[in-house]
Amino acid sequence: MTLISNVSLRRVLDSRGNPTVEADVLTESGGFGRAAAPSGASTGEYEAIELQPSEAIASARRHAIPRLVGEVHAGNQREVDAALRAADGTDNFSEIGANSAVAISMAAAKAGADVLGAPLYQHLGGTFRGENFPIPLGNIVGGGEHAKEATNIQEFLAAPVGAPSVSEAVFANAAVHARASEILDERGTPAAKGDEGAWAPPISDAEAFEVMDEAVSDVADELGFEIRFGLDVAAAELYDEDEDGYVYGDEVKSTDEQIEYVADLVDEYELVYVEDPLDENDYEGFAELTDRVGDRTLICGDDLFVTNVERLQDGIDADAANSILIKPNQIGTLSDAFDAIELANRNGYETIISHRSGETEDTTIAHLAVATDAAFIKTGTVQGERTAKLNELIRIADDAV
Ligand SMILES: C=C(OP(=O)(O)O)C(=O)O
Ligand SMILES: [Mg+2]
Repeated sequence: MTLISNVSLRRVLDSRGNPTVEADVLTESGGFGRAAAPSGASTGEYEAIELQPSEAIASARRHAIPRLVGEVHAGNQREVDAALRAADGTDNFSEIGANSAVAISMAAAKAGADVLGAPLYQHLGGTFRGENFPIPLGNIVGGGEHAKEATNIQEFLAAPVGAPSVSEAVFANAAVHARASEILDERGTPAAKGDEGAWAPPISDAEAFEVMDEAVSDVADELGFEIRFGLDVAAAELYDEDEDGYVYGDEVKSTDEQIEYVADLVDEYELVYVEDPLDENDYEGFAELTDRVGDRTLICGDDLFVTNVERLQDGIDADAANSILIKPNQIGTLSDAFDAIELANRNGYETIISHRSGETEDTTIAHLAVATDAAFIKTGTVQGERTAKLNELIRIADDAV
C-alpha cells in the first residue's frame, strides 16, 4: 500500500450542465484515480449535504487534503474515509461537502486499485465476491422532479429479470426504450426526455402503465426472455403535509389510499420493484405495504434510508421495506455505503446500487454493484453518462469470466 501523495480538485460539468466536483488522487508509487460526484434533484431530506462545488472544493482543500497527503494509504479505504470524516467534523459532511467527500473517496479507491494493478470491482469486492451480476433497471418513461409536465410517478423502470447475461439485459432495456418511443408515436404523444434520458411524455400515470406494459411484453416476446417492470414513485415529492396526502394533479390520496393504490399496481402489473412508494418519514406506511406485497415484489427505500445505517436499522426494526437503494453521495464515502450494504445483507434486504439524476462519465457504481453482489443496478438506459456505467458493466462481465 502506498501513501497518497497528491489530491487535486476541480469543477467539471455534470449531465444537467451544472458544475460538480472531480477529484484526482495520486500515490507515492504512481497510482492514480479520478472520480466525480453525481447530484440528485429529488433528494431525500436526510441526505448528506452537497455544497456549491467551489465552496466544497475550497473547504476540502483547507480541511481534508492536509489530512490525506503523506498521511493515509490509498489502498486502505477505511483510513481514507475516516480521514475525510475527521476533516469534516460533522455528521452530514456539511463542512467539506458530501460532493468533495465522495469524489475523493471514490478517486482514492481507484488509486488503490491502480496500485494493485487490479480492476476496481476486484479491489472493492475481493476474490470471494461471488459470480453474480446485477440486473440493470432501465428508466424508460418518467417525470416527477426529472421532467416537467410528464408523469407524477418519477420512474417507470424496465427489469430484464430473465436475461441470460448482463450484456443482453443492457440491450433489452435499450430495446424497451426504443419500443416505448414507437408506442408513444403511435398514440400521437410527443415525448421529450427527462434528466436521465427516459421519455417524458405529457401523459397520465395510467397511460404510462399501458405504454410500459406493451413495450416490455413486445420486447420480451422478441428476445425470448422475461422482462418485467418496476417503479420509483419518489413519493416524498408527491406528499404534501398541508393536504395530508399524496398529490396527483387534482387528486389527493390519503396514506391508506396510497398504500391501496400501490398494492393494486403491484398485482395488476406484476411489478418486481417499487421504490419510495410512501413519504420518507412514513416507516409505518412502508411496513404496512411491505406486509401486504413484500412477498412478491421489492419495496425499496431511497429517500427513506438515504444509504444511512441508522435509518436503515430503524427500517429493519420496523419491518419497513425489504431492499435499499445505495447512492454513495447520499452518505459521503464508500466505507459508509459499504456499511449500509453489509447491514442490508445481514438482514436479508436486497441492495440496488444507483446513479443520480445529475451524473458524469464516472463509472464507479458499476464496479460497486459487481463488487458487492447487488441484486440490481439503477443507472438509466441510454444517454452518454448512463451508457458509461452500462458499458463498463459489460466490460466488467467480459473481464470477470
Ligand atoms: C435517481 C434518483 O433521482 P435523484 O438523483 O434526482 O434523487 C432517485 O430518486 O432514485
Ligand atoms: Mg429514488
